[in-house]
Amino acid sequence: MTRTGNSSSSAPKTAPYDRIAVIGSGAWGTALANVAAVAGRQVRIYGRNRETVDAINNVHQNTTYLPDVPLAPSLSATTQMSQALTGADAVIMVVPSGAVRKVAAEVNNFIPPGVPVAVCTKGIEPGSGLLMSQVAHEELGHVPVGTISGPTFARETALGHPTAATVAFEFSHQDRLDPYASPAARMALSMSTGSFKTYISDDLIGVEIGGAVKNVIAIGCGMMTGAGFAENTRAALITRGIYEMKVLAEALGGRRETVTGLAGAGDLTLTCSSQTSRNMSLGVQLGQGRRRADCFDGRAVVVEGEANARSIVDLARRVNVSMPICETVDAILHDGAELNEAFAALWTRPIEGEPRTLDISLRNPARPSLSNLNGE
Ligand SMILES: NC(=O)C1=CN([C@@H]2O[C@H](COP(=O)(O)OP(=O)(O)OC[C@H]3O[C@@H](n4cnc5c(N)ncnc54)[C@H](OP(=O)(O)O)[C@@H]3O)[C@@H](O)[C@H]2O)C=CC1
Ligand SMILES: O=C(CO)COP(=O)(O)O
Repeated sequence: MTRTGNSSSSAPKTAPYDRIAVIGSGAWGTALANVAAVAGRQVRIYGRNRETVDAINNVHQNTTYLPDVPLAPSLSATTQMSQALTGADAVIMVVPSGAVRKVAAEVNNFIPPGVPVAVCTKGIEPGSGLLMSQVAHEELGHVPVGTISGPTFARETALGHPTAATVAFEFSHQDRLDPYASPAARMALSMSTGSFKTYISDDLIGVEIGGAVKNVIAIGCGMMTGAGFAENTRAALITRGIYEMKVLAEALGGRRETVTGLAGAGDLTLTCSSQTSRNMSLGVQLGQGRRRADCFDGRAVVVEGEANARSIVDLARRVNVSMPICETVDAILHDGAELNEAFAALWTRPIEGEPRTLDISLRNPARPSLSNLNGE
């Protein structure tokens, strides 16, 4: 697609969605709702927490998840899902991955036919190995399901810091004939503001794999940072993490190049660079030797990469793909592997070609030990 649409009478037309329902009143749901409201949409948030909903309506703030961030006064919220969905012409769903199936089934009771749903949760369902859009699709039937994903901390987005994200939906035959009228194009236009820059993708698998895998790699980066390793190590994990995203995306029918975009390399870079990320932060705390129960001072915090380390490793095995960083993080989180030993084993894996077209594998003669790298 090279033309941008709408600038002259002969240009292709893309109509934004006017009324958007946002399901989920957490940090990211509220930030996306605010973007849509700033873009001029009528937006209603559904949240199950009365206090949060009242604060959005009465003081234009989400005091629970985004304190001190002023929200668009036009934004309204309700504790009734049916109210949020009535009359909506697009839906944005943002709940943690463990709740997507249940919430999508509830949404299915009220959603008008054919209304597109962007599921902005990052993860893979345990057991089924399904992407979040696929889980939602199973519950919602024949509505277009996609996502909005990228390097997007909720607070920065809601404050209006320049942010970019990819809107991805699979393209139907009709969408290919007229991409300007596709749900991806309409959603991208609906969410565009002077500070929120959108891109359009038809590779939903590639985009969602980027978002899910980056959380696991970020936990790994955090672990190594917390354990005292330095910048070289982090850069290596980021780069090889992108490789792991690529092979999994491709094995599932996605495209390798999608992973080098905002929702893959972009989000991975953000998440592995800052302890604003809950995934990175969990890794740092564990790397410093904190017990899991004491992390985040014992508060329940959404850390998608934690459960997803296991579901991603399971999925990778099912499609015969090797993801050594994710496997290492999973072994530390869920199998009691000792952190330094597990990373030492990762670092002394066989020597391989970096372009994978160079089909070579040499036994690494080094003994697994990272103590000299750890300044000890
Ligand atoms: N925060 C961020 O910067 C970004 C987050 N994301 C993704 O968005 C998803 C949500 O994260 P985020 O918004 O940050 O999480 P938060 O912890 O901020 O909010 C989670 C929200 O989900 C609600 N919720 C949980 N379970 C249910 C349920 N069964 N029914 C209805 N609502 C439910 C919670 O309600 P309650 O308050 O009542 O518990 C809460 O409002 C994750 O997959 C995350 O990876 C993606 C990009 C950026
Ligand atoms: O996905 C995110 C930014 O794009 C948020 O990352 P965390 O869930 O690790 O906080």
